[in-house]
Amino acid sequence: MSELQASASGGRVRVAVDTPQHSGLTGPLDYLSEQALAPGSLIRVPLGKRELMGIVWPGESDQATAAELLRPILGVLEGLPPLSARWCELIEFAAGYYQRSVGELALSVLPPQLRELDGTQLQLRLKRVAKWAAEQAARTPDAAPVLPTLSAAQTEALARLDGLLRQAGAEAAPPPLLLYGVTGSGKTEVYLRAAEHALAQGRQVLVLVPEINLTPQLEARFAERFAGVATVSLHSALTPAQRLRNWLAAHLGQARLVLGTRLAVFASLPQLGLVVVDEEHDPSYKQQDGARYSARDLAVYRARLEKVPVILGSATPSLESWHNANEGRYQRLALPARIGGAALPRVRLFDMKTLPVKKGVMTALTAPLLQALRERLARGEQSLVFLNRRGYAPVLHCGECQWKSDCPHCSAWRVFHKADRTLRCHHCGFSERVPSACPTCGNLDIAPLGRGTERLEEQLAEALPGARIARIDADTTKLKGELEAQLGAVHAGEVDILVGTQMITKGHDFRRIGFVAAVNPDGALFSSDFRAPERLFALLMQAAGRAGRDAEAATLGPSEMWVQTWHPEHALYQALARHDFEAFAKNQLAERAGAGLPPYSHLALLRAEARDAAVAKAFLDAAAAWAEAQPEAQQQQMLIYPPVPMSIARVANVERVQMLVEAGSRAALQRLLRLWLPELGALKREHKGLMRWAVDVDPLAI
Ligand SMILES: Nc1ncnc2c1ncn2[C@@H]1O[C@H](COP(=O)(O)OP(=O)(O)OP(=O)(O)O)[C@@H](O)[C@H]1O
Ligand SMILES: [Zn+2]
Repeated sequence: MSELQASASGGRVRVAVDTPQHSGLTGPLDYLSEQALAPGSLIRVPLGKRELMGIVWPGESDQATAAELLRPILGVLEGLPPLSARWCELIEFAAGYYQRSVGELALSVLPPQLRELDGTQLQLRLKRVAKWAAEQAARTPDAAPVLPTLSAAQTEALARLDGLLRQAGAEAAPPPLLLYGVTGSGKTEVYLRAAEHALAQGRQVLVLVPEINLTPQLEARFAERFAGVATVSLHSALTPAQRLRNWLAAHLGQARLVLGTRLAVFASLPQLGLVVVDEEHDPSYKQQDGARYSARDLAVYRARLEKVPVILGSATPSLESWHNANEGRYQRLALPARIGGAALPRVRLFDMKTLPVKKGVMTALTAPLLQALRERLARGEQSLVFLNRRGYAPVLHCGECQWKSDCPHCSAWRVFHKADRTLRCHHCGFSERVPSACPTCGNLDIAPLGRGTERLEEQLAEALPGARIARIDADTTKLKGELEAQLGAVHAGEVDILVGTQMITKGHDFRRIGFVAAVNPDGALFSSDFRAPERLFALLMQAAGRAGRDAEAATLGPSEMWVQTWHPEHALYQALARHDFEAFAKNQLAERAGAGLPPYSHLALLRAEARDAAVAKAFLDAAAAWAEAQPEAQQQQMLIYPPVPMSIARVANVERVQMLVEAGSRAALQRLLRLWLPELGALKREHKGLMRWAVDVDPLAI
C-alpha cells in the first residue's frame, strides 16, 4: 500500500484543482485531511469562496504552504475507486507538455456531471452501470460472427502483433506499431483480431477514431464481432448522462471496449491492454483550444506508460509517424494490397487547361466529368463527388459596385446558404437573411461567386435529371440520426451520386462506389502552411480509397478517381496517380529536412488576441525579447520568428496574431516554454487591452 503512505502522513494532501487561468500554471495545492486518502480519490475542497472537486494527487508535496495556513478538505466522494497512478501520470505529462495546469487538465477530461454528484447520486449511477454491464454481458449474438479468412499480409501483421501482446506488461514497453495499409486492405480486421486477443487476456481495449461520424460504423463492426463484450463510446455528441455512464463503466472496468474520439484518450481504463489509433494521420486528433493536445501522440505515450502495444493505422501515415518508422522507433507493418485483390482506382488527372476558354465562366462540372458520371449511372454504379466547401457559394457579389458579402466581424466572407436563404459566417456564426438587393448600391442583380456543395448538388441535379443525388456535409447532418440515415441510404444503393465535403472521403467502407471525383482541389497546393501538401495528399488518397473497394463489383469496370486540376504535372498529383505514398513521403521529408521543419525540428506557436492588432503584436514582441535574452534560447539555436497575423486575422472583432518558435530539440523547447509561461502571465498585465494569449505545442496549422 505504498500509494497510501504519501498522503497518510501528517494530514497534508496534495490536491489537483481547476485553479483559475490568471493564477498562472500552478501545480496541485495542499490541503488537510483527517483521514488517509488514496491518491486518485475524488474529493471536495474549498478554493477561495468556492467549493470545487479535486483529485488527491500522487507524489510529495513541496510544503510551500505553511501547515497552519492549510484548509481542510470538505468531503470525499465515497464508493468510487481512485483514479490510477498511471492515469495521473498521463495527465501530469500532458499538462506539462502542452503547458497547462495539472488540475485544469485533469478536471476538464472527467465527465462534467461527475463534479455535480453527491454520494447518494453516485451510488445510484453506480448501480445503473452495474445493471447495464450485466445486460451487455448477457447479450447473445443474432448469429455467430463469421470470421473472414485473413489475407497473408493480415496474418503476418497479426503474428507480429501477437508477439507484442504476449509481452504486454513485461519489463520494456513494446514499440508502437505503424500499420501502413492501403485503403481497403482490411486494417479494421487487424484491429478486431488484436482486440480479441487483448480481451481474451482480460484486458480493456481503447480504439480511437478521428471523427464522431466514423463511430457508428465502427461500433457496429465491433458489436457484431463481440456480442457479450460490454462496449462504450466516448465522444462530444453524448449527453452528459451518457458520457458519465460510459466513463464510469470504463473506470470500473465493466466496459471492456472503449471506442471514441480524441477525448477518449483520457478515459480511465484500469486494465488497459491495447490502444488502436485509426486514421492516425488525421488532423482531428489535435485539440484546437484549451489544452491543445494531440490524442495520437498521447496514445503513444500512454501505451508506453502502461507497457502495452499501440497500433497506429493509416493508408497515408503522418510524416511524423512515417519518419519514426524510418528511424526504427516504430515498427512498420504493411498491408500492401486490397482485400480480395480489388484494384486501387485508376487516377485520372483531368487538365482544366484543355477546356475551351469561356470568358468569366468557371465550371466545376466539366463536360467530360458529366459524361463520366453518366456512364457510371447507366451502369448502375454509385459515384462520389467531393468538394471541400459547404454552403451554396462562398461569397455573394454585386457586379455593379463590386460589393461582396464580407463578415462585418471577421476578415472572411459570409457564405451564401440557399436552403434557408442566409449569409452565414463560418468563423463567428454571424448570420443574416440574404438581402434582395445590393446593400451598397441597390442593384437587384447580386450573384453567387464560386461554389459549395449545396450548389454542386443543385447543378448535378440539373445536369443529370433522374439521378438520385444525396449530399452529406455539416449542414445536412446537424440533427441526430441524419448522418446514419443518409449513409444507410448510400449503403443500400438508394443513392446514385453522393456529394459532400471531406466528411465522406475517409474511413467509410462503401461497397458500391466505382467513381470518385475531386472537382476543385488545387487551392491547397499553394498554401503557405507547410503541412498543406501532406493534408491534401492524404485527403485525395482517402477519397480515392472510397472507390472500387469490392473486388466482385469491379466486374462492371475498373474504378476511377477523377481529379480536376490546372496543374496535372505537379509532383503531388503525379505521386497520387501512382498511389505512391512512399515517394510522396520521401520527397516531403527531404523538403522538410532541407527547410528545418518538423519532424526535423520542433515548433510551438504563441498566439495573442486583442481588439487592436498592435496590442497583440506588442505583447508578442515583448515576449520574444524576453525569451531571446535567455541563455537557453541562445545556446539551443532557438529561432523566434516575428509575429504575423493568423491566416484569418480577425474573428468576431478580435485580431489574432501569432509567433512561431522553432527549436532543434524537443527538450530545449520544453525547457524554454516552462520558463516562459510564468513570464507571459506577468507580461499580459503590462499590455492593457490584451484579451488572451495561448501556446500551441506541436501546432498543426501554421
Ligand atoms: N480477410 C478478409 N477477407 C474478406 N474480407 C475482408 C477481410 N479483411 C477485411 N475484409 C473486408 O474488407 C473491407 C475493407 O476493410 P477495411 O474497411 O478494414 O479496410 P481499411 O484498410 O480500414 O480501409 P480504409 O483505410 O479505406 O478505411 C471490409 O468490408 C472488410 O469487412
Ligand atoms: Zn464572422
